[in-house]
Amino acid sequence: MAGSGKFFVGGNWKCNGTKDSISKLISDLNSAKLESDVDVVVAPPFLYIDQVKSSLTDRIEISAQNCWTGKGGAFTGEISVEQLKDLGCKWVILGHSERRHIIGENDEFIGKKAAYALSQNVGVIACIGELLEEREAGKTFDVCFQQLKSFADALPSWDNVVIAYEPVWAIGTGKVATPEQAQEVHAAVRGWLSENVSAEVASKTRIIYGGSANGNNCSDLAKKEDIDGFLVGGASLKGPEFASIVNSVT
Ligand SMILES: O=C(COP(=O)(O)O)NO
Repeated sequence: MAGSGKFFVGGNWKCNGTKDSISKLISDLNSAKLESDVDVVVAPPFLYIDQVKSSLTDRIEISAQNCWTGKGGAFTGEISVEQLKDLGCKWVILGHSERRHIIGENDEFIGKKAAYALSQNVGVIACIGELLEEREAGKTFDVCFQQLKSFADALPSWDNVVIAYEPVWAIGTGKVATPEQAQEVHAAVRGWLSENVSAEVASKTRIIYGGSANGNNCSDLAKKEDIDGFLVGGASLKGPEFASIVNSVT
């Protein structure tokens, strides 16, 4: 289980890729030189996890982009944590804003998934973040703290949990948060953990940034004290750029 590195960078491929494009991406990732103190994870679409796992370097772990809330069975269309483990997944992204605001998942449903994944020793990349109108209304902390609380209420432990702060208004828009904007929320998240969970959890939990992170802006973001890595969307589909983001965090 990844979790020993001080930093964490994930590549969220979302609903992108074909067998051929993924084969090229894997080849680029396999030839990349990656800093040792960074835990690196990629999250392919479900259909390509086996292809990726069977040909990607062991230096990079595999995450799912979603999972069912419990054991498998009569749940048409769902994919269980056990099945993801069977394919070598060590992580799962949960609470992503696209599943909250497009698919309609709520805090309780996301929390159930997170609790079950952790109970099966699969790490959770727990996503939080506000909408533009929530930020403009001064509600960024309220929204993020509520999402954090719903994870905290559900989780059996904070071991193997990475928090991804992804302001929704920055995802896929090219409008990356400034380092100061991101640091402000990351510090508030760490403060919330310290006050509501424990000082130890606040200190050891990696808090990573997502939302139009790329090879040009990652270094300035990574310099901030409470930014421990990235959850990268579009730029993770380009192997060399994703590698440069990984190497920017140390
Ligand atoms: O959703 C994201 C970020 O996507 P982009 O980097 O494309 O903004 N990460 O999970």
